[in-house]
This record gives sequence, C-alpha cells and structure tokens, in this order.
Amino acid sequence: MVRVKICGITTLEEALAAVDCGAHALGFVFAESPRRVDPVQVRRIVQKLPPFVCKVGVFVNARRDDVFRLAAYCGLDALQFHGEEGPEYCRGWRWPVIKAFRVRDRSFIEEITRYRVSACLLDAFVPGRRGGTGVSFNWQLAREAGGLGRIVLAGGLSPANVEEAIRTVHPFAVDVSSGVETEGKKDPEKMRALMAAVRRADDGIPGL
Ligand SMILES: O=C(O)c1ccccc1N[C@@H]1O[C@H](COP(=O)(O)O)[C@@H](O)[C@H]1O
Repeated sequence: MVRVKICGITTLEEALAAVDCGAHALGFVFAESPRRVDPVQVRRIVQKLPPFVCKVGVFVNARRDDVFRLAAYCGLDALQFHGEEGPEYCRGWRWPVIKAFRVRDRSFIEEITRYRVSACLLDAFVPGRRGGTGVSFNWQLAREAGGLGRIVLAGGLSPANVEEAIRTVHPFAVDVSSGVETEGKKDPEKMRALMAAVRRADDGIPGL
C-alpha cells in the first residue's frame, strides 16, 4: 500500500484523529510556518501515541546540532529536510532521512542522484515558500524520477486528486498537509476521505 504521511500536526487531537484514519506517519514542523509546533508539545504528543506510527520532524536549513537535540528530545523516528540542505548535511544521521526537492523542471532529477537518503520527497516550487503551500506540480515530472529510489509525492494533494496522483507517479508514499485541513486545522472527514482515495488507488478501483 502507498504509505500516507499527514503533516503539520499541532495537537494530540489531530494526531490521534490522523492515526485513527490510518495514517502511517505524522509530520511535525519545526520551521517557519503557521503549523510550527513547540518541541515540548511534540514530545507530549509523541509520548501519547500508539505504537507503529512514524513520527517525522520537518526542518528547513536548521543547524545539525539543533536537529539532533530536537529529534532525540521529541522521540522522532525520521527527519525531513525541506530546505537547501546538501548531500553532506544529509549523511550520518541515526534516523532515516527524507530530503525534499521543490520541482520546477527536470533539473531535480540530476540533483536527486547526488543524495544518499532514505527517500526523496517531491513538492511544488512556490517562490518565497518552503512547503505547506497547497500547490501541486506536474506529476509527469515526478513519474520520470521512478527508479531513482523511494519517492514521496507531496504538494497540493487532497482527497480529490490523490488517486490520480498515485496512478500517475506510483510513489512509495504521499505526504499531505493543506489538503486535509479546514480553516487551518486537520479535518477528520478530509483525512478519512484521503485514506479511502489512497486505498482505491491501491486497489485499482476507479474513482466512485
Ligand atoms: O506544512 C508546512 O507548513 C511546511 C512548512 C515548511 C516546510 C514544509 C512544510 N510542510 C511540507 O510541505 C509539503 C506539502 O504540503 P501541502 O500538502 O502542499 O500543504 C509536505 O511535504 C509537508 O511535509
């Protein structure tokens, strides 16, 4: 099954609702964002989660020692680097690393080959924004990255478009933030609809 990460979790209520909907991973943003969450809050949430849920920290150009300290303190399982972190920065971590690339054209494909990471996340390029934009990009470009390792598809995904996105790109995982929110908060109905759409795409069942 295509794995699903719900990103931008800020409360225990949102976290448990995402887990109840079947999300495989939860994302906590430690960078400039309306979804930025305090490390103490993340630690409290993580300590109350059931087993078998991957906790991902999202960072943008952070100091390595800060990332290490926060990941250990919060009890994270994986690191997502969503800035201009280079191949060297992404090496030598004790956690799996997801490196995000903001896709404008095919040049990201050569860039991906320079990294040795657990997965490459493909997000839309929006000038002046790092992520969480709710904007999608040309999934045909993402499809061309098939065979270059695990691809996490992100950027403007929602219950309405995720089936087509999965059938086009065949990603290892999808990562959704804006598309399952209502007025800036995670919406359980939208998360349930997203998971149902992902299952339909996985089962090859045409949109109902
Ligand atoms: O969610 C954020 O606010 C955010 C801020 C800074 C860097 C990354 C962020 N989230 C990541 O952005 C993408 C796509 O989000 P969306 O679904 O288009 O809203 C996703 O990978 C999030 O992990």
